[in-house]
Amino acid sequence: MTARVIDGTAVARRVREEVGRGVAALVAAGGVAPGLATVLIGEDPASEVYVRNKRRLSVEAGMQDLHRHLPADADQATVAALVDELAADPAVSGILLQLPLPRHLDPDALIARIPAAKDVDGLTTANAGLLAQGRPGLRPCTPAGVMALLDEYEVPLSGAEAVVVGRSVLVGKPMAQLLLARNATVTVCHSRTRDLPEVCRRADVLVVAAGIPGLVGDDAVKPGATVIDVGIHRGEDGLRGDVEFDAAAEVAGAITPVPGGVGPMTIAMLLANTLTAARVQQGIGD
Ligand SMILES: Nc1nc(=O)c2c([nH]1)NC[C@@H]1CN(c3ccc(C(=O)N[C@@H](CCC(=O)O)C(=O)O)cc3)C=[N+]21
Repeated sequence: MTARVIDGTAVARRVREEVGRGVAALVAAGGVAPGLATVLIGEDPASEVYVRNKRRLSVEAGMQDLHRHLPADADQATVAALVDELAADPAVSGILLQLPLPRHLDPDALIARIPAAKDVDGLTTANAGLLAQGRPGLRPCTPAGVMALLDEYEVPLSGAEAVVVGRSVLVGKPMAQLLLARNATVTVCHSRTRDLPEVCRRADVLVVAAGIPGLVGDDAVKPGATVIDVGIHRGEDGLRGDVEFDAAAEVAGAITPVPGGVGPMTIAMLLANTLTAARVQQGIGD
């Protein structure tokens, strides 16, 4: 292997430690420890693991764990009432509605009830609009985590060719906007893109968030490129991403592994957003 392996686990730990110091400083300045309300509906095993990790790491950073759980058959009005209760509760700095929701629930209508100031996932229309306009706001955690990794590894962005594979509201679209804000030349690819490997080979920075295991192979990587794999898939032989890691690592200059790449950064940025939200709500520091 020739590529440098980007250590998301280590960077995430440093970010969480910094958040922990920020929490302590907020409390020392007369503020209240940030409260994170993770909301889990039902018993999806993967979601349970993610939520458990978010809760554990928020407590480690000195935050209050204000987790709420509703049964899988909770109806739209019940979940809406819970979101409204958390929205009104001053102890709640951030609300994270774990996705995906059971199929009978409408996620957009529920996300719309989260006040922008408590939207630590950066998913509300207000925060998406602020990002699109290049104004300050809470940013979606996964793309924010990718930007933190690129900065930590000093990957040049200004004038660079960046290709984003995937156009989801959660990752692809905000990812493209964050790269654009840093003056990259951004191309967004998706399922209808003609000759995907050819477009990807233009990239100095290739971010793959398509949700298709092994979609991107070495034929899609320019020699020396930085490859960021946002995919996460549970197979018989463990976790894998959207990128054929072994093959791509022979061509790339730097690459994120799965696990240990973007995933831990998502949680670290959630904690950073929760601290930011608490500071703004309490009017203490920045
Ligand atoms: N409202 C909402 N916000 C989210 O941010 C959100 C969500 N819903 N639903 C599901 C996805 C997925 N997600 C991950 C978080 C951490 C890891 C993570 O820590 N991954 C570890 C491995 C963990 C493991 O072993 O499963 C790693 O890649 O090294 C992965 C994925 C957040 N999501």
